[in-house]
Amino acid sequence: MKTVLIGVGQAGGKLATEIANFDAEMEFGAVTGALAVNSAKTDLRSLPLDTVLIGQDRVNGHGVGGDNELGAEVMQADSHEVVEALEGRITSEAEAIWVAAGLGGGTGSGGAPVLVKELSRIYSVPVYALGVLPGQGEGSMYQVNAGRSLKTLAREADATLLVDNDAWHSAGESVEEGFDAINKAIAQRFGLLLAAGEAVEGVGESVVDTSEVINTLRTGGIAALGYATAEAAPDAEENINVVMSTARRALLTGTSLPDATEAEAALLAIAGEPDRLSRKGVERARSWLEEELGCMQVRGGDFPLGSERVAALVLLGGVERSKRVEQFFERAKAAQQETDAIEEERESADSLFQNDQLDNLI
Ligand SMILES: Nc1nc2c(ncn2[C@@H]2O[C@H](COP(=O)(O)OP(=O)(O)OP(=O)(O)O)[C@@H](O)[C@H]2O)c(=O)[nH]1
Repeated sequence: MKTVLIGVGQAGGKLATEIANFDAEMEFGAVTGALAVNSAKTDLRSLPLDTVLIGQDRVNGHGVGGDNELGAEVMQADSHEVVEALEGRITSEAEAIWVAAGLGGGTGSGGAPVLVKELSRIYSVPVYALGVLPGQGEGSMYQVNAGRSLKTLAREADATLLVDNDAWHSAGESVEEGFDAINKAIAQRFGLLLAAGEAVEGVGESVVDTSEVINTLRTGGIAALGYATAEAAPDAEENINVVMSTARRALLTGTSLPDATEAEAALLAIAGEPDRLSRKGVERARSWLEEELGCMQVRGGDFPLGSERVAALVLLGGVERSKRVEQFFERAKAAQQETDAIEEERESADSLFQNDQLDNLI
């Protein structure tokens, strides 16, 4: 999928960089342009991408400090600058625009939905979002911000691929310590998804095509991505079970949104050296996915890659009714109630001190 990537906010910029780097290192050529947008000058300085600073008149390059309403406002005011910077990048070969952001902060959380809406108005290619959900251990503000942002994104974007920050970090490291590792994991998996369908010489009927990725995302709403790899034998015949078990792991333990096992559509891409890819294995895994997801729309195919291992990539479309998404919205709602209660308490304390009778006492 020939893609123009836009990272909004700190996490968005770092992710856009990692994904563009991965695509370049692998020589896939799926990322045709990348841009980072932020209201914080220092976060942009370290990135090797073209950048756009927004909200300078409001926050003077210092970021919006987690205020996602302000993030939305500064994007609204300055989105024309982003559109200007994109000029000439959305060429006729572009098949999609992806806007990446951490949904728990301010600039990305508030700005990404506004930008997605604006770009959808202007361009005819699909505009997707890659959104990072805060981990469970992150504070209330992050959960509230992400809840609000996700609701709008899911409505405005052609689809929103979610990565839970708790999903792909290694045991023992905190989410913050693990950001670099998580970003690398996201870049590799998401980068492979963009490249699936970009393949290559000698394309056979069984090879995954970009249109299948787009059709799987056509259900709209929220999407998730699963991934697993395994050693493979040189002979495809010996890899029927390898393909099957790798696909199972990709869905059951390797998704970006753990436990998202109800989907409206899915795509299974099995990557590896063509000689090692078992067609029978791919077909069996596809049938298993249909049953497991309770969904008749499961596409499947090969993704030829020069690797002796096989990898299974499972894209799930329309997962918004799955337990994990419901749990997240409950978490965001509880955090909102907590925040409202604190606010009320503060207001009643303020009104106590503004009481005229108190003035008379002094
Ligand atoms: N996966 C991942 N998540 C990150 C990273 N940096 C921050 N986050 C998450 O993103 C959210 C915060 O978003 P940021 O991108 O830091 O904030 P911002 O959009 O720049 O907004 P402001 O700093 O408020 O202007 C939190 O939920 C963090 O857990 C990162 O490098 N990788």
